[in-house]
Amino acid sequence: MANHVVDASFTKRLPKVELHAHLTGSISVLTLHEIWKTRKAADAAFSMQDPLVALPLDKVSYDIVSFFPLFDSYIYDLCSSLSAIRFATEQVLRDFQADGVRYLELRTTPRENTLQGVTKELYVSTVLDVIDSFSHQQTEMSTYLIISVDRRNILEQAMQAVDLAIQFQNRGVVGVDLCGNPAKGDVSIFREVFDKAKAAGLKITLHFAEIPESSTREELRTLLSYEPDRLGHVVNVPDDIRDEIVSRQKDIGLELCMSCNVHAKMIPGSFGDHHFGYYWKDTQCSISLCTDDVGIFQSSVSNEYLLAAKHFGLGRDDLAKLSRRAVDSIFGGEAEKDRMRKLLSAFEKKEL
Ligand SMILES: CNc1ncnc2c1ncn2[C@@H]1O[C@H](COP(=O)(O)O)[C@@H](O)[C@H]1O
Repeated sequence: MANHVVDASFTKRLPKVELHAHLTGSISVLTLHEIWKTRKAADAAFSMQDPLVALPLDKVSYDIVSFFPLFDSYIYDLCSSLSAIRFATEQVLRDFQADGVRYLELRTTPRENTLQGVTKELYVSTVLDVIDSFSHQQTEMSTYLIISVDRRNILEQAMQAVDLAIQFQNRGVVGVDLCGNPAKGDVSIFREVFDKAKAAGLKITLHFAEIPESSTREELRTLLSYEPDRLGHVVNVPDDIRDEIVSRQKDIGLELCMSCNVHAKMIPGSFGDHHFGYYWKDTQCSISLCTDDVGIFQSSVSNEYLLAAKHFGLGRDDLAKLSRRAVDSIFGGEAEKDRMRKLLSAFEKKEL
């Protein structure tokens, strides 16, 4: 059976982990449209563009310049109320579960909206309430939260994000991320922020070498000195730094986002040129295939596995191995690793 063809149904059934999913970027256009309809029905003067027009379903090619403003100038405004945040989070969880994700680490940047009475603390606790309630409704998928620091943050804002992560650690926050527009900010100001997170027992994941401007040796060495547990994207990595990451493969997992990197033209060429091929074939690094922003790039986790099969020749047994390799670097602890490995063993017994 090992040579059976890989199709979308197989990659959907495969139990998978998703470790790099930005909450707001994971909201589907249809969910955004529902939020827009509710607001429109409540207020005739509501003038925001319909998401079906602003984010056409057949458009996935946002370059790195047009991508970040989608959040600041549109999606955040649309999803500003607590009810919209609740609804969107629940739909995102449902979408991942329906795609066969059995362990999810969602990440989000604490944000506030004075007009709506939403503080950063209330935002995070609301997202955690939804995760909690979803975990009580079903047992298939476990979900944890990572709190994102935005590269544009000043030290005080970044520290506030980490303090929130620590405050909510007992409610399922497992780590801290550094994300945001890679053309902005100075990452060297965040040392004490990540030191504090580490000292509190939180794991660290960093967006790494997304664009040439954020891939100077100085920046990459600074980021590695924060002792990250995982790195996201790892696109423009010079050979010596790549070798260093590979030599630390027991300690550093890689979150690879193929569709995002191809559609946003972060790599030259297309899927077959993606560095996934190198890390899969030539290293033993823990690799997870991730969606980054499935709402924008419209490629689910199961589709990322399908793309790996199509462009790198992975068979059914390889895809199960790949899913196992991702489990090694989850932040949720040994019991969750055991649970995922058991799910994969049962799946392999039945399907391979
Ligand atoms: C190319 N990929 C990426 N690189 C860097 N940061 C990204 C990203 N995709 C998303 N974000 C970050 O996540 C926020 C949206 O989700 P949350 O409001 O936090 O849930 C964006 O504003 C951006 O800061």
